[in-house]
Amino acid sequence: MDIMATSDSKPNSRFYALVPCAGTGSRAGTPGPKQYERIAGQPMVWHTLAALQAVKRISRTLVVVAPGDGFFERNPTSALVVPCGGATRASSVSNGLYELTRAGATDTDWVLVHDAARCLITPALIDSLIDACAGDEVGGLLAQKLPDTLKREAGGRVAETLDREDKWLAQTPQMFRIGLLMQALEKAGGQVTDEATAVESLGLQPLLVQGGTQNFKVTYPDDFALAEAVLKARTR
Ligand SMILES: Nc1ccn([C@@H]2O[C@H](COP(=O)(O)OP(=O)(O)OP(=O)(O)O)[C@@H](O)[C@H]2O)c(=O)n1
Ligand SMILES: C[C@](O)(CO)[C@H](O)COP(=O)(O)O
Repeated sequence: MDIMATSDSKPNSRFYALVPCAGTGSRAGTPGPKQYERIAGQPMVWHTLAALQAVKRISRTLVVVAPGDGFFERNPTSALVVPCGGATRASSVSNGLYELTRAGATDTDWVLVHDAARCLITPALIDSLIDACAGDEVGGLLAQKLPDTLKREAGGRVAETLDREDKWLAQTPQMFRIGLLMQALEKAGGQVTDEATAVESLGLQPLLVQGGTQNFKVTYPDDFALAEAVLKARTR
C-alpha cells in the first residue's frame, strides 16, 4: 500500500476518539452490558469518556452502541453516540469509522480506538500515545510487557515455557490514520480482536508504546472490585 499517502505530512490532522461500547460482556457475569455497571459511583463507560474528554487534542469522541441501546438517551453525553454496533468488536469499529467520516473526519485524521471496558485509562497515558505516534508513519498502540513466565498448554499440562522477552499484551487506545484503519479492517475481516492486527494484515508494523498495568480491560467478575479500588484510590 502507499503508506506515504497517510504519513505525517499533514500537520493539521485532527485527533478523534472512537469507543466501541456495543458488547454484551458475556464473561463479566453482569445482568446487563458490563460497560454500564456502576464502578466507584459512576457507570463504567463514564470513567472511560471522562479520560478521553480531558485530552484537549481530541476534537471529538464517537461512541458506538448496540442498536436499541437506550443508555445515552437516559444519560446524555457531549460525545457523539451512534447505534451502529456490529456482531464483533471489529465490525463495531468499522461502522464507527464510517460514521466519523460522515461527521466530517478525513482519511488523514487520526483515530484513537479505545475500549469502553478499559475504564482505568488516564489522560496522561492517552497523551503519551499521541506524542509517540503522531510523528509515526504507521501509528501504534499502548501495550504492556508480560510480567509473568509464559507457558504453552497442552491437555491441561505445561507443554513448554515460551520466551517472553519479545511478547507484549495489547491494550487500547490504538491510534491509526482513519483511512488506513478502514482499509485495514476491510482487508482483515470482522474477526480480528484489535486494530493493530488489522493494520498488520497490510504488512505494516504498529509502534508499541508503554501502557500501564492499571489500564486493564474489565472482563471477568473479579475485575470490577479491582477497578473500583483503583479509581477510589485515585480520588483520595
Ligand atoms: N460486538 C462488539 C463487541 C465488543 N465491543 C466492545 O469492545 C470492547 C472490548 O471487548 P470485550 O471486553 O471483549 O467486551 P465484550 O465483547 O462486551 O465482552 P465478552 O467478550 O466477555 O462478551 C468493549 O468495550 C465492548 O463493549 C463492541 O463494541 N462490539
Ligand atoms: C482490543 C483489546 O482490548 C486488546 O487487548 C482486546 O483484544 C479486545 O478484547 P477481546 O476480548 O479480544 O474482544
